Amino acid sequence: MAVASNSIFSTHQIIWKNPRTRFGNRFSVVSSTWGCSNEGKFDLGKSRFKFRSALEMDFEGVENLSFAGNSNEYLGLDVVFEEELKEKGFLGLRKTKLVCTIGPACYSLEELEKLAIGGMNVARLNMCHGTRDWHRDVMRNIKRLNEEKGFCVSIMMDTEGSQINVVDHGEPSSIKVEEGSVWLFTTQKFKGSRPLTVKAHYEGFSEGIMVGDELVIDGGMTSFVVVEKLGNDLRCKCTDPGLFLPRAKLSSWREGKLINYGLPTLLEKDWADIEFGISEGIDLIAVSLVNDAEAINHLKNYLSSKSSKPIKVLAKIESIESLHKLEEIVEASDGVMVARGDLGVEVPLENIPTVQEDIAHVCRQLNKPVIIASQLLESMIEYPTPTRAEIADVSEAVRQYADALMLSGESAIGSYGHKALSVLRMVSSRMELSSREENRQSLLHQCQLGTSLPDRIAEQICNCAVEMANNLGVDAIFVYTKHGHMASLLSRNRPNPPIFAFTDDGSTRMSLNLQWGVIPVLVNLSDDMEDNISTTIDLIKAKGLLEQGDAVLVVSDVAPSGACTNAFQSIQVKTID
Ligand SMILES: Nc1ncnc2c1ncn2[C@@H]1O[C@H](COP(=O)(O)OP(=O)(O)OP(=O)(O)O)[C@@H](O)[C@H]1O
Ligand SMILES: CC(=O)C(=O)O
Repeated sequence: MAVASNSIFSTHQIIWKNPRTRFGNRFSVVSSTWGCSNEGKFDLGKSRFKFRSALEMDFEGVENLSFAGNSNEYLGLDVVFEEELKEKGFLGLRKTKLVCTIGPACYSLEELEKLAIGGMNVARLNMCHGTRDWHRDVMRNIKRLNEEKGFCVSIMMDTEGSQINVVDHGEPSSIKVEEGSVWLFTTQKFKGSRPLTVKAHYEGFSEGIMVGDELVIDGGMTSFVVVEKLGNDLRCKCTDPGLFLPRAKLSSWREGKLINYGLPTLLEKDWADIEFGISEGIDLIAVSLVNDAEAINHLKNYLSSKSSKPIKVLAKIESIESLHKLEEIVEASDGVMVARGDLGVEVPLENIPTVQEDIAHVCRQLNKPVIIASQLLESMIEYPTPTRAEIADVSEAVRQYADALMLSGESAIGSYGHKALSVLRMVSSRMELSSREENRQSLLHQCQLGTSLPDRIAEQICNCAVEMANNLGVDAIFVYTKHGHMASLLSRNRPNPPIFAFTDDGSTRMSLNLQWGVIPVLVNLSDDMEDNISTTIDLIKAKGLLEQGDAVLVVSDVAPSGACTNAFQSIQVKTID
């Protein structure tokens, strides 16, 4: 038995250990790729942004790791987490999760594997693009990699929605729009492009629009005034010259107020896509153009009757209307995506940072994971290094304790998707370290969530467990969970050590992939909690991840048979011998 001492609500033999000492110079891998010395000070003499070598250095051992365990001692631990833990130690482990949009640049098995090795936790498939056959192949390839290579990459489908605001001039690149030039916005379907003509994707795009209304492209790239209505089409004059990008987003305004179309969130095509997603075993659905909680509740009810496995539903916040109903939407959903691309079409750009912070705050208060999406490293679609401003933006999202960061075009169509992922990985690690040193999580104020006594007990146990874990400097937190609730309550407190969430439910494992600082691990759990604790400690120790003298804080809410559930919620501290 690996466990020597065992104390319930005690501080028995806990010794603070510095991972930089314990793991020697391995810990410095995080900072050395950024030109930092072991002490974390900037060494300006060294070259920065060595992304390729960082990728190779960090994960060169992944190929040699194996996933299989025997039936009695099964341990479903993601090989990438395992390698990262070996390299960087418990405290050095990246806590912020990474989402990659899959597109033409990265859909092959080989490219997907590179992204998985690079730290992709969730693959996003945007149903606006590609055919179902294309998406099926990608989904199956991801599942194959998970099964055969021991990765744990969740699959998130992003619904298309009405595409009400998408317009396209048909050229492959941007077009200049001159002041005073007159353009036709049309629903006619034709191949390629016509001079001064823009195709609207949504047939009813001009409904309710009147002469004199303003059309704004991509939140201000260029603007027009409607000068004539021609059936469904609009003739418009440019009032603010600029650029027209392919697949631009349009918003319509009257006297400074946004014109709302009031369309349903999920259309026929979305329901068919969702059906397809269920049949392919997706883990998460990100719902576009959510305007109220009703759409989320409706989908969740539908999924619970149609899908044999639980699928988590995330609301994309991308309209002014969704901001007005933010709390009810967050409450109804299993998580949120701050879809800054579309949000920036309706919300003035200077407001985006505070809106993002507010959404992240509400999500943490209500204990829902939040993804920060769009344009994080936009310049890397074309260039091999990010701009300084992009690094500052990513760092700010990490400082706000976002659960996950998302790549869009950077991975889907960019030439440097893997480097972009590597940048997210390194910036996250760097900023998390600095937040820990500042002890910023002490600034997090959590509201009480539960109303029932059992819920309040679970919440209090998790709050206290994290405080203990931080004060004692334990190496890891272990939690045993069926549906992931206790793991998410622990994550909400943003503890210093990583949270190993042991579950025997495959869907819980995949959904926990989005939660900050949680390493989901699939194991066989029994009714005997002491047995679960000692078995999992032995399994983690056998992987070489725990060693003599390490301390683990154990939180459990799995009841032994016959016991009242609450009677068995506990915090224990174990030291390893
Ligand atoms: N499956 C795909 N097939 C082809 N191109 C894709 C695919 N997925 C993404 N892309 C490309 O990558 C770019 C970025 O993708 P992303 O889905 O993030 O943005 P988007 O099209 O603006 O949609 P949304 O507004 O829903 O984010 C798209 O503009 C598109 O060109
Ligand atoms: C991701 C997305 O849909 C957006 O930013 O608009």
